[in-house]
Amino acid sequence: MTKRIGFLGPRATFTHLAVQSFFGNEVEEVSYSTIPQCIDAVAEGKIDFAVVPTENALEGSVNLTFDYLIHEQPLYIVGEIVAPIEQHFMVHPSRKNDWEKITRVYSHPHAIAQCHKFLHQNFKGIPYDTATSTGAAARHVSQHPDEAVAAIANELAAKEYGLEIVKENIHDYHYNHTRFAILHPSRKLEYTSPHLTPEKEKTTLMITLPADDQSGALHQVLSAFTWRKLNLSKIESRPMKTGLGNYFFIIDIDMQLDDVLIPGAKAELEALGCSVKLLGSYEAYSIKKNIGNGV
Ligand SMILES: O=C(O)C(=O)C[C@]1(C(=O)O)C=C[C@@H](O)C=C1
Repeated sequence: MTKRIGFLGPRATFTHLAVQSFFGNEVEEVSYSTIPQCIDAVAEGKIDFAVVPTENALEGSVNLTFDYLIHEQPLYIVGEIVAPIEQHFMVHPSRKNDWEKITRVYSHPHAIAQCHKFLHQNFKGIPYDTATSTGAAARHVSQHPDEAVAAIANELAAKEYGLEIVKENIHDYHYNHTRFAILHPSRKLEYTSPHLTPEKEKTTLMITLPADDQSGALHQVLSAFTWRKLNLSKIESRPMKTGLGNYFFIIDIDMQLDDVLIPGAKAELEALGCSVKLLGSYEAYSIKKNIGNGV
């Protein structure tokens, strides 16, 4: 049966392009206008997998994704896609000759943040308005030809919504990549990408330190991984939303969940009073060519 894949839409967002690169044409694409709507849909069984952004190399984590997964809708990460990101500045075709006179810029907050230097140098003082995605920003600009507005989005969004790219590659740093998570209520991704081959294996854990704030607790957590030679590729703290100073940690380990080392580290941490939750053990894929200019 054709798989239904939900993503942060509308069409031609970077998330949509990650879906097309990973799943190809043999799936049904279902677009959602927010990350929580997309996550709810897979939790409720309306779609088979949800694909949402989790982290950008220039801007850091997409907090909404982790917060919603941790606090509202527990699901597993069953796969990861890393994609290069190129941001372009686009306007309605009727404004292509006086695009420097635009008075407002729309985009996803991450995309705006990735292009701060460009915006500061070229459009100092004008408002930057956030949209739910780069695709939504491009669609807004195409639907409001009477407004002097521009969008920051990818090349496919310019094609999809009939906009003119007037400045290419406006992201501030050359290395601009975003990580996307494939989410599902059960632990395994029963799907093989027709286009991509896995690059590495990863396990993501959520760790909460003991309530009685012991000195050196984080050091003890890290040493449970170190002496087992478990390589951590990410450690990040997020507020538990239960009080100031209460944080949990999200840790990425560079290997699949095994029978010995990761369960051993988990048992050691639990003996120290930590709580340890598996967020997923999965294969990580990487898209080599720039997405956003057709896949
Ligand atoms: O707005 C989009 O196109 C998205 O897919 C979201 C998103 C993000 O959340 O970071 C994804 C990739 C880019 O970094 C910019 C925006």
